Amino acid sequence: MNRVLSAGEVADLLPEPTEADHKYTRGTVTLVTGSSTYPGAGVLSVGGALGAGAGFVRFAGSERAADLVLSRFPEVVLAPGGADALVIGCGWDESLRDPARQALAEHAGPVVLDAGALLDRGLRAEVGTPAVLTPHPGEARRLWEQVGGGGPLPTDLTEAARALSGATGSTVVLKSARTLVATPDRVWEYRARTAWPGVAGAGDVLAGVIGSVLARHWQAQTTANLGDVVAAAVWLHGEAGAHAAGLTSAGAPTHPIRASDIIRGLAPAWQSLPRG
Ligand SMILES: NC(=O)C1=CN([C@@H]2O[C@H](COP(=O)(O)OP(=O)(O)OC[C@H]3O[C@@H](n4cnc5c(N)ncnc54)[C@H](O)[C@@H]3O)[C@@H](O)[C@H]2O)[C@@H](O)CC1
Ligand SMILES: Nc1ncnc2c1ncn2[C@@H]1O[C@H](COP(=O)(O)OP(=O)(O)O)[C@@H](O)[C@H]1O
Repeated sequence: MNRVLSAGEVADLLPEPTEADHKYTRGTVTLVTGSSTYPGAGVLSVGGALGAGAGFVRFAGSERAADLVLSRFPEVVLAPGGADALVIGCGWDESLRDPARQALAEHAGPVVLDAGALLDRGLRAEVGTPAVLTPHPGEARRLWEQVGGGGPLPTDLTEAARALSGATGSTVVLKSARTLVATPDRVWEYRARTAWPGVAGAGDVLAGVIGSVLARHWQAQTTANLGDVVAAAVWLHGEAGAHAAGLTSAGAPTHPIRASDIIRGLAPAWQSLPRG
């Protein structure tokens, strides 16, 4: 049976900062996202990282995206430097490969590979640390062909996520209305409470959220299971989408949203976590 995190379990996995914390202890994230072809994906992934609690966010995508990121989020740093977690690939084109390889060469922590980056064999091979791959069903099929899965990818989402994780040795986040997080030996599930978050850019926000939550755990050297940590990030993003769409309680009327609204939904989703 797939593991479903309770809100209480998510609260434990997403701790509030303490007095002793500062920008570096709360997790640092570098995003190599937002090519000049898809600069908006850089903005959305950065928004996800900032909204999920990281203390320090660096951006290493295209110049065009960097201008947009800074105009929207002046707290983001363009100067190079180390980070606890890397997010690579949202809004991918080939021009991001060199900055991605450079960031990976100097990196020891977890890496999120999204979009075109998760389908880049060379880049996958260069990730020496825990990798999290975040395919949508189309990317999942292409990834399966690449890793020589043999036969079609299982149509059952749980089996598909498990198979991809086994074949890649990575944590796989298979995204849809039901999002499955699979490690080679276990599967977690988050079922969206409304379908409105199924819009362009929502996955870019998710990649930033996952990177942010991973950075915090890596920096704090927690013993939490990687699948639990990623599943908590998926929960936060999913609930942010529900809040953004107006779903305050079961059956409440909802409305259309855009991916940017999910970033704004991260605060109420976080506030909804039971504390103490
Ligand atoms: N504002 C922006 O800059 C945005 C940039 N984006 C970027 O655009 C690039 C291309 O991404 P796309 O996903 O559009 O294109 P892809 O070429 O990666 O995937 C499209 C293919 O996947 C299939 N597919 C997608 N979602 C599916 C689902 N839920 N179920 C079944 N099949 C599905 C489609 O049928 C299609 O065949 C990525 O780098 C992405 O990050 C998108 O995230 C949209 C927003
Ligand atoms: N029907 C749906 N209901 C709720 N969420 C959905 C639905 N379809 C897709 N999503 C979510 O939207 C996001 C889409 O990600 P992705 O396909 O990578 O889009 P993009 O590349 O445009 O950001 C994922 O987080 C996925 O879980």
